[in-house]
Amino acid sequence: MNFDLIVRGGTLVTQNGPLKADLAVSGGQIVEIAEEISSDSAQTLNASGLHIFPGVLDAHVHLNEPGRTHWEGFETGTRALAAGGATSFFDMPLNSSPPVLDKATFEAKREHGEQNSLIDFGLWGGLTPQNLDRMDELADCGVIGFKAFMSHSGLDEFPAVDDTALYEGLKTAARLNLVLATHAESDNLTRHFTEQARLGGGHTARDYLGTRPVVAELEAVQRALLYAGELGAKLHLVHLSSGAAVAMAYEAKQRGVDVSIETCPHYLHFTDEDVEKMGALLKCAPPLRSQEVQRNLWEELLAGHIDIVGSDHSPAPPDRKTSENFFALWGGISGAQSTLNVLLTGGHFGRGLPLEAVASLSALHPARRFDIAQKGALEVGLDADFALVDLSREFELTELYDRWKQNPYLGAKFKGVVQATYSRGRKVYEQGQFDDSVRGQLLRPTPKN
Ligand SMILES: NC(=O)N[C@H]1NC(=O)NC1=O
Ligand SMILES: [Zn+2]
Repeated sequence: MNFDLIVRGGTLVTQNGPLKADLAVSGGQIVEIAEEISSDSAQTLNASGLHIFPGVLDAHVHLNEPGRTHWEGFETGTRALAAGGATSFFDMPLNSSPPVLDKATFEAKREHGEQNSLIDFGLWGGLTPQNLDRMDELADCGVIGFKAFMSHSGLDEFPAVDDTALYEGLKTAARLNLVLATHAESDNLTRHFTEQARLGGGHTARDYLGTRPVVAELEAVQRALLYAGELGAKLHLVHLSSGAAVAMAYEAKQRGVDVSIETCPHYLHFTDEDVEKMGALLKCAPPLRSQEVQRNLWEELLAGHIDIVGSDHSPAPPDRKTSENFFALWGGISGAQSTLNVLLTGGHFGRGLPLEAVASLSALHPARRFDIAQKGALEVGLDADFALVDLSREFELTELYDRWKQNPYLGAKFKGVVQATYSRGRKVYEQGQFDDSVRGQLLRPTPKN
């Protein structure tokens, strides 16, 4: 048989564990996996000593193009993703301007993605109290699902859903057989604590952390689970920051609620003490937590109760990250490049997380939850999306490819170097170099029912 490429002598990270095998690519797909594949004609890639991971599918990225490309756009954002081993991602409906709330704004962003994205991408549609009647239209466009905020989003043009909009949105999402993702923090509680802090002259990082306690997350998670259970809707809880919230959602899942659970690398890697030391770089919502809460979060992850780790990459220009008043800073962390690093270093090497779990959290689970049938694993018939990783090497992260230099992972020490990334059989990244002639394509969910 004629192949385009044979990856020879590496260790594949499969769902059944590491497998020493060759992998053959033809027409952008994986066409054979076997102990030894021979062909005189194919280009071969010597992967001996390397692990081959399924390309990361980052389900939670804010690239902000069009309209706020100077915050972060497809070109720079997808370079960072590819350098971190990602071969596809889902872009959030904000912080582009305008946000993706109907067909016209979906098509505008899709055009930008097709022109500027190095890797394949899906687009989330936004849900606010004002566009409930656009959900059918967005579903026809091919959105990955809908994203709603239960508390202030940071941008006035993307208002939070109240109880009725959340309920109606979940009802419509269920009819459309699409997932509704929620940023779950109580608007009432976070507003109340923020107002109290303001009246008391609060302006420090510690003051900010106090306005978004774990109970605000728990209250919103509980409400979203209740509605989703009642309506038989598919709920996706993005960026859960506490072990307690994960435990609450996992318990509901055991009872039959159709819920998927995401956390982010920053909740696993940094704590509230780091926020006090590093400041603006680590402002996010929900905020970073205490060591104890983080320990619980890792326990939930190691127990298999978390489905997905997504970066929630959400950068802003330096002027939005500079202020004496911590409350005035943009909330969002630059992490597109570091998901696999955190899972490998903190998870695999630090806590014994099996490599196949790393692959599930970063690739398989997002692909299956959002019905991207051609992605997520190293299997014959799927897209040839993979990252070559040297697990024996430790390094200090100094080269970052996202839009701005303000990145909390700068200088972090990790184990496991992403050497190269292949998207549909094409090399998009290798050791600091990108192939800018490659462009990604739009991914749409293809439900099986
Ligand atoms: N709008 C936006 O990017 N929000 C994200 N940033 C953050 O810290 N939490 C979010 O939900
Ligand atoms: Zn959020």
